Amino acid sequence: MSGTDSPAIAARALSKQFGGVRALDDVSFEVQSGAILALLGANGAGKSTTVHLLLGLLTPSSGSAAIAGHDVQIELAAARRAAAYVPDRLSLYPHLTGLENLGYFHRVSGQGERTTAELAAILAQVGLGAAEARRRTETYSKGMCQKVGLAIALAKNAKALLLDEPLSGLDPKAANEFCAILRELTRGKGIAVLMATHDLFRAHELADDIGIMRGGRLVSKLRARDVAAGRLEAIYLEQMQ
Ligand SMILES: Nc1ncnc2c1ncn2[C@@H]1O[C@H](COP(=O)(O)OP(=O)(O)OP(=O)(O)O)[C@@H](O)[C@H]1O
Repeated sequence: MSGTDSPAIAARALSKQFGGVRALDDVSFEVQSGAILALLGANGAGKSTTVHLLLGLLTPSSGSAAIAGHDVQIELAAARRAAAYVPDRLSLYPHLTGLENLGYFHRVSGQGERTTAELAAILAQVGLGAAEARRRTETYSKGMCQKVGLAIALAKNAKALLLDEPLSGLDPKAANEFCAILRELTRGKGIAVLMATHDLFRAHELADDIGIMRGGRLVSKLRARDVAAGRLEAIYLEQMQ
């Protein structure tokens, strides 16, 4: 199934068993185009497993995952074309420039040709100007590498962006800048975002919806705007009891 009314990201009764470990247990959610869902939870709660199932890197034990209406098990290539992934630490080629890395990753994504000028314009959109784009990425900060990850998503016209701890290790200014770009990608370009994070403050500030996971289950779903500033931590800690 695919269609314009399908959610950009969907998990339906998704479960994953690793031997005796129930890493994910009957998790369901949807993220519509232009929306951001932040997944919170302690270490081992199942956030990365959720992301990996949505990317088709793992096979569900039961349930299904879909990107832009494409079931990840049935239409893996189409689902992957519509998705982009920014992990905690993006592996770029250190001896290549930001522009060359973007060119390389765009080519291997198989999503059509882009001129150097187009790629440079995409890097500028994520805050990497002409001089930075022409520097080798071995000289980049972590925040700059993460921006290249967003540029890769933009270049391929991703419908869904999956991020696993993208803010870890970023200083507050870099995290703030990264979140501002993410907001622009969602509101301005209609990309749906699923972000696994431990950063409650940014989750509340950035996301439309917040999911709290514990022991592989999605134990709470909240509308960020319904949660008063400063209350999220208390709600989170209650769920961890
Ligand atoms: N490949 C695997 N083999 C066996 N167990 C796994 C595997 N991957 C994850 N697990 C287990 O599944 C559970 C969920 O792990 P997951 O990495 O999804 O949690 P997480 O919420 O992303 O944690 P963190 O915040 O530390 O990244 C944990 O108990 C973990 O040990």
